[in-house]
Amino acid sequence: MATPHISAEPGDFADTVLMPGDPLRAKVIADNYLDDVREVTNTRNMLGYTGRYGDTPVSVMGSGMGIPSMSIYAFELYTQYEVEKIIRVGTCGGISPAVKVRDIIVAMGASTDSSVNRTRLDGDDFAAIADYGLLEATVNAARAAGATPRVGNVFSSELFYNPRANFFDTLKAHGILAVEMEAAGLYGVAAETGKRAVSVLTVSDHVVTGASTSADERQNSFQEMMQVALEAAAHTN
Ligand SMILES: O=P(O)(O)O[C@H]1O[C@H](CO)[C@@H](O)[C@H]1O
Ligand SMILES: O=c1cc[nH]c(=O)[nH]1
Repeated sequence: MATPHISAEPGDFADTVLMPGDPLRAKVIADNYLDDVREVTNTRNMLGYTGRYGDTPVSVMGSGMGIPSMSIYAFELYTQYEVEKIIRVGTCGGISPAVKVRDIIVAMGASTDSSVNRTRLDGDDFAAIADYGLLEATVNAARAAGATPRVGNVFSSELFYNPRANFFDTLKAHGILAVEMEAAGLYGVAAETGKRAVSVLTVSDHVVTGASTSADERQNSFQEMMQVALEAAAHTN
Protein backbone atom coordinates (compact mmCIF):
# COMPACT_ATOMS: atom_id res chain seq x y z
CA MET A 1 0.00 0.00 0.00
CA ALA A 2 1.58 3.27 -1.14
CA THR A 3 1.61 6.44 0.98
CA PRO A 4 0.97 9.91 -0.49
CA HIS A 5 4.71 10.29 -1.15
CA ILE A 6 6.16 6.76 -1.42
CA SER A 7 5.00 4.21 -4.01
CA ALA A 8 6.63 1.16 -2.38
CA GLU A 9 4.71 -1.87 -1.10
CA PRO A 10 4.87 -3.12 2.52
CA GLY A 11 8.12 -5.02 3.04
CA ASP A 12 9.93 -3.17 0.26
CA PHE A 13 12.20 -1.24 2.65
CA ALA A 14 14.93 -2.71 4.83
CA ASP A 15 15.11 -2.10 8.59
CA THR A 16 17.77 0.58 7.93
CA VAL A 17 17.49 3.39 5.37
CA LEU A 18 20.36 5.67 4.38
CA MET A 19 19.07 9.08 3.33
CA PRO A 20 21.06 11.65 1.32
CA GLY A 21 19.30 14.90 0.44
CA ASP A 22 19.77 14.34 -3.28
CA PRO A 23 17.79 11.45 -4.81
CA LEU A 24 20.45 11.01 -7.50
CA ARG A 25 22.96 10.40 -4.71
CA ALA A 26 20.65 7.63 -3.55
CA LYS A 27 20.95 6.06 -7.00
CA VAL A 28 24.75 6.39 -6.93
CA ILE A 29 24.88 4.67 -3.54
CA ALA A 30 22.57 1.88 -4.68
CA ASP A 31 24.50 1.33 -7.93
CA ASN A 32 27.95 1.35 -6.33
CA TYR A 33 27.59 -0.14 -2.86
CA LEU A 34 24.59 -2.49 -2.78
CA ASP A 35 24.05 -5.94 -4.30
CA ASP A 36 20.74 -7.33 -5.56
CA VAL A 37 19.37 -3.81 -5.82
CA ARG A 38 15.87 -2.92 -6.90
CA GLU A 39 14.10 0.43 -7.14
CA VAL A 40 11.22 0.52 -4.65
CA THR A 41 9.86 4.05 -5.08
CA ASN A 42 10.12 6.97 -7.48
CA THR A 43 7.18 9.22 -6.59
CA ARG A 44 8.15 12.84 -7.41
CA ASN A 45 11.51 11.40 -8.55
CA MET A 46 12.44 10.87 -4.89
CA LEU A 47 14.24 7.65 -5.72
CA GLY A 48 14.44 4.78 -3.24
CA TYR A 49 16.26 1.44 -3.53
CA THR A 50 16.67 -1.73 -1.49
CA GLY A 51 19.56 -4.17 -1.69
CA ARG A 52 22.24 -5.83 0.41
CA TYR A 53 25.48 -4.49 1.87
CA GLY A 54 27.31 -7.77 2.49
CA ASP A 55 24.75 -9.79 4.45
CA THR A 56 22.84 -6.74 5.68
CA PRO A 57 19.66 -5.62 3.92
CA VAL A 58 19.86 -1.86 3.42
CA SER A 59 17.67 0.71 1.69
CA VAL A 60 18.67 4.13 0.43
CA MET A 61 16.31 6.95 -0.46
CA GLY A 62 16.56 10.71 -1.02
CA SER A 63 15.09 13.01 1.63
CA GLY A 64 14.96 16.23 -0.38
CA MET A 65 16.22 19.47 1.13
CA GLY A 66 14.98 20.96 4.38
CA ILE A 67 13.15 19.76 7.48
CA PRO A 68 9.64 19.65 5.92
CA SER A 69 10.73 17.31 3.11
CA MET A 70 12.83 15.08 5.39
CA SER A 71 9.98 14.96 7.93
CA ILE A 72 7.44 13.69 5.41
CA TYR A 73 9.66 10.86 4.17
CA ALA A 74 11.02 9.88 7.57
CA PHE A 75 7.51 9.81 9.11
CA GLU A 76 6.12 7.63 6.31
CA LEU A 77 9.13 5.27 6.38
CA TYR A 78 8.94 4.83 10.17
CA THR A 79 5.16 4.52 10.45
CA GLN A 80 4.13 2.79 7.18
CA TYR A 81 7.15 0.65 6.21
CA GLU A 82 8.42 -0.61 9.59
CA VAL A 83 11.74 1.16 9.13
CA GLU A 84 13.59 1.23 12.46
CA LYS A 85 16.77 3.20 11.68
CA ILE A 86 17.49 6.14 9.42
CA ILE A 87 21.05 7.29 8.78
CA ARG A 88 21.14 10.70 7.12
CA VAL A 89 24.20 10.98 4.86
CA GLY A 90 24.61 14.58 3.80
CA THR A 91 26.80 17.60 3.30
CA CYS A 92 27.22 20.54 5.63
CA GLY A 93 28.98 23.88 5.90
CA GLY A 94 31.70 24.07 8.56
CA ILE A 95 31.25 26.65 11.34
CA SER A 96 33.73 25.67 14.07
CA PRO A 97 37.41 26.52 13.53
CA ALA A 98 38.12 22.92 14.63
CA VAL A 99 36.36 21.62 11.53
CA LYS A 100 37.97 21.38 8.09
CA VAL A 101 36.53 20.69 4.65
CA ARG A 102 36.24 16.92 3.99
CA ASP A 103 35.93 16.16 7.72
CA ILE A 104 33.24 13.72 8.79
CA ILE A 105 30.83 15.10 11.36
CA VAL A 106 28.48 12.94 13.41
CA ALA A 107 25.59 15.06 14.66
CA MET A 108 25.17 14.08 18.31
CA GLY A 109 22.63 16.89 18.60
CA ALA A 110 20.95 19.31 16.21
CA SER A 111 19.91 22.83 17.14
CA THR A 112 17.51 24.64 14.83
CA ASP A 113 15.52 27.78 14.06
CA SER A 114 12.65 25.54 12.93
CA SER A 115 9.60 25.32 15.19
CA VAL A 116 8.73 21.70 14.34
CA ASN A 117 9.99 20.19 17.58
CA ARG A 118 8.42 22.93 19.71
CA THR A 119 5.17 22.17 17.90
CA ARG A 120 5.56 18.56 19.01
CA LEU A 121 6.14 19.62 22.63
CA ASP A 122 3.39 22.26 22.83
CA GLY A 123 5.93 25.12 22.79
CA ASP A 124 8.59 23.60 25.02
CA ASP A 125 12.19 23.13 23.88
CA PHE A 126 13.28 19.67 22.75
CA ALA A 127 16.85 18.36 22.71
CA ALA A 128 17.10 16.85 19.22
CA ILE A 129 19.64 14.06 19.68
CA ALA A 130 20.95 11.06 17.78
CA ASP A 131 20.29 7.48 18.83
CA TYR A 132 23.29 6.51 20.96
CA GLY A 133 23.77 3.03 19.46
CA LEU A 134 23.80 4.41 15.92
CA LEU A 135 26.08 7.25 16.97
CA GLU A 136 28.56 4.85 18.57
CA ALA A 137 28.50 2.51 15.55
CA THR A 138 29.08 5.47 13.21
CA VAL A 139 31.98 6.82 15.25
CA ASN A 140 33.54 3.35 15.49
CA ALA A 141 33.17 2.82 11.73
CA ALA A 142 34.76 6.19 10.99
CA ARG A 143 37.71 5.45 13.28
CA ALA A 144 38.14 1.98 11.78
CA ALA A 145 38.34 3.66 8.35
CA GLY A 146 41.19 5.85 9.61
CA ALA A 147 39.10 9.02 9.88
CA THR A 148 38.82 11.34 12.86
CA PRO A 149 35.11 12.04 13.14
CA ARG A 150 33.99 15.28 14.79
CA VAL A 151 31.08 14.55 17.11
CA GLY A 152 28.85 17.31 18.46
CA ASN A 153 26.11 19.81 17.84
CA VAL A 154 25.12 20.94 14.35
CA PHE A 155 22.56 23.56 13.33
CA SER A 156 19.68 22.60 11.04
CA SER A 157 18.81 25.86 9.34
CA GLU A 158 15.48 26.64 7.75
CA LEU A 159 17.19 28.98 5.30
CA PHE A 160 20.18 28.14 3.13
CA TYR A 161 20.49 31.87 2.33
CA ASN A 162 20.13 33.24 5.86
CA PRO A 163 19.89 37.05 6.14
CA ARG A 164 20.51 37.19 9.91
CA ALA A 165 23.44 39.44 10.79
CA ASN A 166 26.07 37.59 12.84
CA PHE A 167 24.23 34.28 12.32
CA PHE A 168 27.41 32.26 11.82
CA ASP A 169 29.26 34.15 14.60
CA THR A 170 26.49 33.27 17.04
CA LEU A 171 26.58 29.60 16.05
CA LYS A 172 30.38 29.55 16.31
CA ALA A 173 30.24 31.15 19.78
CA HIS A 174 27.97 28.34 20.92
CA GLY A 175 30.19 25.51 19.75
CA ILE A 176 28.15 24.53 16.71
CA LEU A 177 30.30 22.40 14.41
CA ALA A 178 28.46 22.91 11.14
CA VAL A 179 25.25 24.02 9.45
CA GLU A 180 22.90 21.83 7.40
CA MET A 181 19.14 21.60 6.92
CA GLU A 182 17.57 18.29 8.07
CA ALA A 183 19.04 16.64 11.19
CA ALA A 184 16.86 18.36 13.83
CA GLY A 185 13.73 17.41 11.88
CA LEU A 186 14.84 13.80 11.47
CA TYR A 187 15.62 13.49 15.20
CA GLY A 188 12.22 14.96 16.06
CA VAL A 189 10.38 12.45 13.86
CA ALA A 190 12.44 9.59 15.31
CA ALA A 191 11.54 10.67 18.85
CA GLU A 192 7.85 11.09 18.01
CA THR A 193 7.64 7.64 16.43
CA GLY A 194 9.90 5.80 18.90
CA LYS A 195 12.49 5.00 16.21
CA ARG A 196 16.23 5.59 15.77
CA ALA A 197 18.28 8.08 13.73
CA VAL A 198 21.73 9.55 13.27
CA SER A 199 23.17 12.09 10.82
CA VAL A 200 26.65 11.72 9.34
CA LEU A 201 27.84 14.65 7.29
CA THR A 202 30.84 15.63 5.21
CA VAL A 203 32.01 19.21 5.30
CA SER A 204 31.63 20.46 1.71
CA ASP A 205 32.59 24.07 2.46
CA HIS A 206 33.52 26.22 5.43
CA VAL A 207 31.17 29.14 5.81
CA VAL A 208 33.48 31.07 8.15
CA THR A 209 36.86 30.57 6.45
CA GLY A 210 35.44 30.36 2.90
CA ALA A 211 37.32 27.11 2.18
CA SER A 212 35.57 24.79 -0.27
CA THR A 213 36.10 21.38 -1.85
CA SER A 214 36.69 20.52 -5.48
CA ALA A 215 34.27 18.18 -7.20
CA ASP A 216 36.80 15.33 -6.85
CA GLU A 217 37.35 16.01 -3.16
CA ARG A 218 33.59 16.12 -2.59
CA GLN A 219 33.24 12.79 -4.35
CA ASN A 220 36.05 11.20 -2.28
CA SER A 221 34.78 12.48 1.03
CA PHE A 222 31.26 11.41 0.10
CA GLN A 223 32.55 7.89 -0.61
CA GLU A 224 34.32 7.78 2.75
CA MET A 225 31.12 8.86 4.50
CA MET A 226 29.11 6.23 2.61
CA GLN A 227 31.44 3.45 3.73
CA VAL A 228 31.13 4.71 7.31
CA ALA A 229 27.33 4.80 7.15
CA LEU A 230 27.08 1.35 5.56
CA GLU A 231 29.47 -0.16 8.10
CA ALA A 232 27.41 1.44 10.88
CA ALA A 233 24.26 -0.04 9.34
CA ALA A 234 25.91 -3.47 9.27
CA HIS A 235 27.11 -3.24 12.89
CA THR A 236 24.13 -1.81 14.75
CA ASN A 237 21.62 -4.17 16.34
O1 LIG B 1 23.83 17.25 0.85
P1 LIG B 1 22.47 17.27 1.50
O2 LIG B 1 22.13 16.00 2.15
O3 LIG B 1 21.36 17.72 0.54
O4 LIG B 1 22.54 18.37 2.68
C1 LIG B 1 22.82 19.75 2.57
O5 LIG B 1 22.78 20.26 1.24
C2 LIG B 1 21.53 20.96 1.00
C3 LIG B 1 21.81 22.42 0.75
O6 LIG B 1 22.64 22.60 -0.36
C4 LIG B 1 20.69 20.77 2.26
O7 LIG B 1 19.87 19.65 2.09
C5 LIG B 1 21.76 20.56 3.31
O8 LIG B 1 21.33 19.92 4.49
O1 LIG C 1 23.12 23.46 4.39
C1 LIG C 1 24.28 23.65 4.01
C2 LIG C 1 25.05 22.63 3.38
C3 LIG C 1 26.34 22.91 2.98
N1 LIG C 1 26.83 24.15 3.18
C4 LIG C 1 26.10 25.12 3.76
O2 LIG C 1 26.56 26.26 3.93
N2 LIG C 1 24.84 24.85 4.17
